Amino acid sequence: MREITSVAVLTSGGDSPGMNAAIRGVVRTALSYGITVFGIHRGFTGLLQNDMELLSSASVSNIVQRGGTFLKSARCPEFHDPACRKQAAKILHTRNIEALLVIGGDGSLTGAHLLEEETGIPVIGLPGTIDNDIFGTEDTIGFDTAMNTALDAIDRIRDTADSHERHFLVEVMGRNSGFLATHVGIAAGAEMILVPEYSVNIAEIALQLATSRKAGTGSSGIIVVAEGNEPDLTSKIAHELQQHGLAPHISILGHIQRGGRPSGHDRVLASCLGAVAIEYLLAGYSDIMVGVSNGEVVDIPLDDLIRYRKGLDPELLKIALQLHK
Ligand SMILES: Nc1ncnc2c1ncn2[C@@H]1O[C@H](COP(=O)(O)OP(=O)(O)OP(=O)(O)O)[C@@H](O)[C@H]1O
Ligand SMILES: O=P(O)(O)OC[C@H]1O[C@](O)(CO)[C@@H](O)[C@@H]1O
Ligand SMILES: [Mg+2]
Repeated sequence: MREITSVAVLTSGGDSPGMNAAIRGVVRTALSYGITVFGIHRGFTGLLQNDMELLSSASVSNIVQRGGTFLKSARCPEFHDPACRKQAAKILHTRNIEALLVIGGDGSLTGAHLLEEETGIPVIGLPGTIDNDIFGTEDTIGFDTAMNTALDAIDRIRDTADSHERHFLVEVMGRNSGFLATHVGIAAGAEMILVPEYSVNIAEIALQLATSRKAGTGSSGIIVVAEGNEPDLTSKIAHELQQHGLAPHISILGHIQRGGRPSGHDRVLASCLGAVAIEYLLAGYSDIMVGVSNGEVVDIPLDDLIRYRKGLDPELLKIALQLHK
């Protein structure tokens, strides 16, 4: 068993529901082994500013049910610079912090890996993102909640779309990945799902929608669109559909998908991964992420996570499109 007396934890990248439960899992497990825990504010930004607090068991009371992250989160462009990562390691050494736990998305875990690789500070990652786009884990903290938040909104949109016989383009989050859009689309019974991983022919989509409208089988419909990387993508799609005689309304769900009380699923996932992260650290592991594969907790080398991209299952999209017919 590895001897560790002091660790730090931070949340980074976009916040996700369940991050608080993960911090709680880390803190309470570490304290049970007599390990001191520092909570770093605002992700890598706070680390570079030496901005942290000592956490007690009481510090994480009454947070398991809260969305967001009480440690705050940030995107920190400076952390791309190796000199800044060296500075971060110096700050951790000065405080006698022997390991760092990073809760965040693929970007945050890339930063964590580079920190260990370049400075030798042991790091353990926890997958915290609503995007569910991290290689090696089938689930991420916050994905389930975000999916259900989006679904709640789409079910409401469906009622009014149906009453007024309208088509709606509903934009969900996912700049580079369509996991959220695909799952939300299936669960909402969407007529179409558009994701960044696959390009589509808008003329074909318009024809399909117009044909089913004429046939009396689709006077209204929901098209789920992942936001993608292109500015105003959904407006552009709406404009193209207009050229083909449709008049879709747009609803952009935006940041409501990132907030709110974590679902029971996300609370359990986050609590378990928080606890397991400390267990793995004490067992001598580092430069890994704790994740889930086939329903079991697994460790994934951070190197693999950076090297490989998690692919969207084309079968899932196929099923989605078959089911709405
Ligand atoms: N290649 C990298 N090298 C060093 N640090 C990185 C790298 N990529 C990301 N980071 C650090 O992680 C932070 C968060 O990354 P990013 O904005 O990609 O979000 P994320 O962790 O993937 O979460 P999400 O996608 O859910 O918002 C960045 O602002 C930066 O500080
Ligand atoms: O709130 P920000 O920084 O604009 O980030 C938005 C991005 O973050 C995510 O919500 C993931 O955290 C993506 O789905 C989205 O593209
Ligand atoms: Mg990311």
